[in-house]
Amino acid sequence: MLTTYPYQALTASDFERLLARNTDPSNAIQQSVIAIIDEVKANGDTALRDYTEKFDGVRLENLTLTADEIGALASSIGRDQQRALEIAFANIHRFHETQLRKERSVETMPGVKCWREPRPIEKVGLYIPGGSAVLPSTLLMLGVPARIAGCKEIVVCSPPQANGSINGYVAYCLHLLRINTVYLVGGAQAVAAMAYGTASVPRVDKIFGPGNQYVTKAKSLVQSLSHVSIDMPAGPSEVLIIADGTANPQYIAADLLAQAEHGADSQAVLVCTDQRIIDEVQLALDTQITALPRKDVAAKAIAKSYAIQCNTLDEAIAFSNRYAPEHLIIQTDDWEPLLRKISNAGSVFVGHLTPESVGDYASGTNHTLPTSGFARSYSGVSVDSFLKKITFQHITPEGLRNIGPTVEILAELEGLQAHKNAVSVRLR
Ligand SMILES: NC(=O)c1ccc[n+]([C@@H]2O[C@H](COP(=O)([O-])OP(=O)(O)OC[C@H]3O[C@@H](n4cnc5c(N)ncnc54)[C@H](O)[C@@H]3O)[C@@H](O)[C@H]2O)c1
Ligand SMILES: N[C@H](CO)Cc1c[nH]c[nH+]1
Ligand SMILES: [Zn+2]
Repeated sequence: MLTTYPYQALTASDFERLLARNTDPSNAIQQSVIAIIDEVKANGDTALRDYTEKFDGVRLENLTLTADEIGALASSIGRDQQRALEIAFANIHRFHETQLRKERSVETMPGVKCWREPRPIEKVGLYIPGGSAVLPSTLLMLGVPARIAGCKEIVVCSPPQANGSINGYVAYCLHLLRINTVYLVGGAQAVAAMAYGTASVPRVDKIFGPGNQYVTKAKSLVQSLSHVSIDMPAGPSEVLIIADGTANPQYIAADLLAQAEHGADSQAVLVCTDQRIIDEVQLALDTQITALPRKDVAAKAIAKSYAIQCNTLDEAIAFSNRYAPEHLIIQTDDWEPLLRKISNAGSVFVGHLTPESVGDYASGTNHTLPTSGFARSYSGVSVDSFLKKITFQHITPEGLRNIGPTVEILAELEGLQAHKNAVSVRLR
């Protein structure tokens, strides 16, 4: 059951409470993640084996799978599943390859030429969640743009299943991506291993991928403690649905539950201008949830979720922009005029026939997206996430005559004589 709040009656403290998610107020998650990072730094593979036994319930001697083992697992899956993964791979590839655009060089003054060239990040680490559900789709979402960018070394970490291996679907995605090793490590320990390196797991330059609160906290900590960078905070899934009287309550309930089933810490928010629709969504949720294998998880997430009743769609957009959802779904007949008003969202799904699950798997857009309000400042994963853009410049004699005197004055006003001299010696 979603608690309903009238938008007009929301106070500043209501906003603060409703906009917050996964805050770790007692710092319990941070404390345990710091301990895990320290342990992995100190004891490497031994710590990885111990944590894998503790959290994933399996004692591993070898933390990797060989190319032959991956190949055997990949060929064990059904043809329909292979084809579905191939279609997802192709669509993600098609959408992402358009992001590799060459920029033009600019002559900012005659003889002063500037340009930018992309270079792949050499060593990247991809975290593929596998705690409550194994997500082969995430491997495609990270591996495809990494391949398009041209990253030389792609390290994949994912928690092992109870049998000490990965599932065949993840193996098939590794095969599609031409990646022939996987490290059987999950959680904060996997993030620490990729940040610092162990005997088995190579250290990388940038860590990508979603995960639970432990994984997300570990990513932000290693970013500040080591030389590794991260894609973004991509934590527990969330969705915000904007709807009016034209929406179908069954579709709304299905979309709310699709994100709720990810985990008890997911959030699913409905912002609607029509109280009748909210009431019908509540009934649809009650019916649909009973048929879900993961109904217990979904029920916990729904219990922490809510509905906002607005008078206008402008109010709904205003709330959504403050919430900055990972996923925004707009279920209204007349959605087009609303698009330009959206300022904060990870990925947007418009119209009645656009479930968020299409973006999770196969439409082509990336499903690794900022959560917990970070859509205010971060974009989802793209080919750009795997590239650095290096700037270049070249000055001709004419260019030096044009720009030199300006630089001399600016260097002088900052009191940096050597900067000025570097120009002056060339102008003499
Ligand atoms: N934002 C996005 O783009 C996006 C995309 C896909 C999935 N997700 C989210 O990713 C998350 C996946 O979570 P998950 O748990 O299923 O898998 P996960 O792989 O992120 O986490 C599993 C690991 O968590 C660690 N762990 C579990 N309990 C722990 C504890 N008490 N202390 C320390 N470590 C512990 C274990 O090492 C375990 O291997 C979900 O919340 C899902 O919503 C987000
Ligand atoms: N909804 C998740 C992103 O928050 C992505 C995902 C993977 N599989 C299913 N869904
Ligand atoms: Zn999902």
